[in-house]
Amino acid sequence: MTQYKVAVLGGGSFGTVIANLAASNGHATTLWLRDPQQLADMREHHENTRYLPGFPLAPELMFSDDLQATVAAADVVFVSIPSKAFRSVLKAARPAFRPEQMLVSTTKGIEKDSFALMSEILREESGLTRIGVISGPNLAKEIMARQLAGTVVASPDEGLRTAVHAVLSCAHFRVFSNSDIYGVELSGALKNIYAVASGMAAAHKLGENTRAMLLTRSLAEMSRFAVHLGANPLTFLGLAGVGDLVATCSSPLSRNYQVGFAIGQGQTLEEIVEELEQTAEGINTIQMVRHKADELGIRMPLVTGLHEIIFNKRSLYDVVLAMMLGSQSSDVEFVLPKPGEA
Ligand SMILES: NC(=O)C1=CN([C@@H]2O[C@H](COP(=O)(O)OP(=O)(O)OC[C@H]3O[C@@H](n4cnc5c(N)ncnc54)[C@H](O)[C@@H]3O)[C@@H](O)[C@H]2O)C=CC1
Ligand SMILES: O=C(CO)COP(=O)(O)O
Repeated sequence: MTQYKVAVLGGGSFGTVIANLAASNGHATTLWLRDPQQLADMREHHENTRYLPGFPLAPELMFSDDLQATVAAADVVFVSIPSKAFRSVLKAARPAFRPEQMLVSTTKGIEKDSFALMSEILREESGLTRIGVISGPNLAKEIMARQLAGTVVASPDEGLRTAVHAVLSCAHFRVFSNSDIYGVELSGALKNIYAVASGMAAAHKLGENTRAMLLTRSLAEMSRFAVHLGANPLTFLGLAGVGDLVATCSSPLSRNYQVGFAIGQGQTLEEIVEELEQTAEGINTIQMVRHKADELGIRMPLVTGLHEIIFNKRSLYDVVLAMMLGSQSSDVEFVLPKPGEA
């Protein structure tokens, strides 16, 4: 099989997972991180003690804090930087890019203010044409523990899809292919919104009927939005759509679910963001999607409701009541258990 030189930008949970898969598969792989202390720690212990403690990394994996040298040496560059810093890292790397290189985003977010997806930023800032994304139900810790998982590589470039398959696939990680880059990328970003809602529902110990209704209405809402913007509706029935939605909305490992859970327990957003040391893209995405949906006239009751609760301090009870009844009135109340009750 072809051997590739691989660079992974971003030493958080997911960058580490991707770099470890590539190195374990025998591809010469360098993980770039900006923090010199973390770099020294990873070189010494061959482990990401900050984000993924207890998981030894492939002995062949290399680490660097030299962005341009890391990028310049690679055939395939994975970018695993949170959306808020994504563009700045690409700008800093720009002088090192070569026309034949392949760039792949792993980031499930939307740029604040511009509404740009990460593949658009890759294209704009690198000037390259071989662009792709990966997305799917890919909770970092489960992949590090070598539990079975799959992802979707999406790109119009067949050679890039083949390369990503060769770099990442192994006995516990299957790579599927899709040419709908927009749909795959958008579903990864949108499902974070509904993971926040699911975390809130879990904090209130809502039942399985409620959970099923929330998940299916989430899928309907996210696909309605994405199809309006040009995505293929079938993408939402696959691993990157409903697959990632189910995983992220069900797992306390998801940072977006954790944020929703903490909101459901009454913590303020400020407290939560201060405590959570990792990235939860969903909060920014709720703001961006609410704005875009209003602009385009797309009905998104869950996004609107979440926005009202998180940013306008409306109560969960009021928002849910309005969703259940619409303009109808009712004398019958529903039961919203207090967080923490059995
Ligand atoms: N953790 C997971 O299970 C998965 C995460 N993702 C996506 O991958 C992206 C990254 O997520 P994680 O690695 O989990 O986040 P993380 O919060 O664990 O790590 C983010 C990393 O980016 C680095 N970083 C932040 N700003 C930077 C800058 N200006 N320059 C250089 N490095 C910078 C941080 O130091 C940190 O190492 C997110 O958009 C997320 O949606 C996708 C699939 C699964
Ligand atoms: O995207 C993920 C799993 O597929 C991880 O979700 P979080 O960013 O909420 O942790």
